[in-house]
Amino acid sequence: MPAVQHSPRRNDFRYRTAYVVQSITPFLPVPIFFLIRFFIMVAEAPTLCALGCGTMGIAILSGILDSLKDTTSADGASTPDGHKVNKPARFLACIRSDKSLQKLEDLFEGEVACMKNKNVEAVKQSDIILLGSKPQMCKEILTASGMREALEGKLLISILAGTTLSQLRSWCPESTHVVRAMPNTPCKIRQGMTVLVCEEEITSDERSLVQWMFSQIGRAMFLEEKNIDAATALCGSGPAFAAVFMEALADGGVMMGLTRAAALELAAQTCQGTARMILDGQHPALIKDAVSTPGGCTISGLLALEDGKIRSTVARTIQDATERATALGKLSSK
Ligand SMILES: NC(=O)C1=CN([C@@H]2O[C@H](COP(=O)(O)OP(=O)(O)OC[C@H]3O[C@@H](n4cnc5c(N)ncnc54)[C@H](OP(=O)(O)O)[C@@H]3O)[C@@H](O)[C@H]2O)C=CC1
Ligand SMILES: O=C(O)[C@@H]1CCC=N1
Repeated sequence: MPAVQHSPRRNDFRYRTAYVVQSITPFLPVPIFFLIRFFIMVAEAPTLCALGCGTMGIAILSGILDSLKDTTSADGASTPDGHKVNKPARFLACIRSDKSLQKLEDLFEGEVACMKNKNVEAVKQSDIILLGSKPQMCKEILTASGMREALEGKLLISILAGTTLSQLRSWCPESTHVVRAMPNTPCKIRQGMTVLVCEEEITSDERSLVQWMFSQIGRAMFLEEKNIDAATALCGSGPAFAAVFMEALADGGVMMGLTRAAALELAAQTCQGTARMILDGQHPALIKDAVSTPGGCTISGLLALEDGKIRSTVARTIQDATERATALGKLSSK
């Protein structure tokens, strides 16, 4: 069955043909039976459209395409808790400039159909819409002529900072189901972190599908909408904050005579290793204590960090970015 089970696209030619063929397959020779099963699988697989495909659209599509080619993953068609999903098999990307069109065509080499200024046409052809424009553009995109009809019965996944479910709902027909996702750029290398917020109307198939999509390209966590601006600051913006920290570590190494390349590798791998220990369940304070030999160099360095108010600076960074994420939602209604 298609992932978006209530989709009116089930009345499309593709679906009607698949239904007729499915009815006659039990009476056919075995090889033809399997050929037809394959045809049905392809016909029923949903189409995913990145409506606004810049930095994040590219990161998500690249990660998903890589995951579909990954033969090492245990079961590529299930969520981590074992729900089967109907994986997308066709991909579209919408942009509005020639420069971006050229960039996407060079990058995806035919794996994604790239469409310039054809948003309505692309949405009509799709089942899952990944909205990836700037928040300020989304009202214009969703309320464009013909878009309401094109969105009927589709699943809309918005990655926009600040733009709320109720704003998105007000620009979509009732039959469109809406999810907010807050991913980050490491999705491109399948090491992302995505927070998901679903409308109450979401079906369990749709929930499984979004969980599958973002689990293919990193970790996915469901939260309530009241938490998404903080998640935007922490995981959406987080790669920028982490990169600045690692760059500063490397600057220190360079100051003390390391080459830039060596210093950056030491900084990044040290942060990656520490992050993995924390994800494995170790408390950061215990990791810090274990490294700090009494009278040693670590505690000496830690005191210098505390002199620079590292903790309140970092925590206030998240507070500041969260407040800005909330403000971005107000811009999207203008
Ligand atoms: N960057 C990040 O790390 C993260 C960003 N986000 C959110 O993701 C969204 C996108 O961010 P990001 O990828 O950085 O932004 P980009 O500017 O890189 O991408 C936006 C894309 O939208 C396209 N676009 C703009 N207007 C239209 C239109 N009318 N029709 C079709 N396409 C259009 C642009 O096309 P063109 O280039 O042709 O103008 C561009 O490809 C934002 O809402 C942001 O809040 C969320 C998490 C992380
Ligand atoms: O800076 C921004 O607004 C977007 C949202 C999270 C990351 N980038």
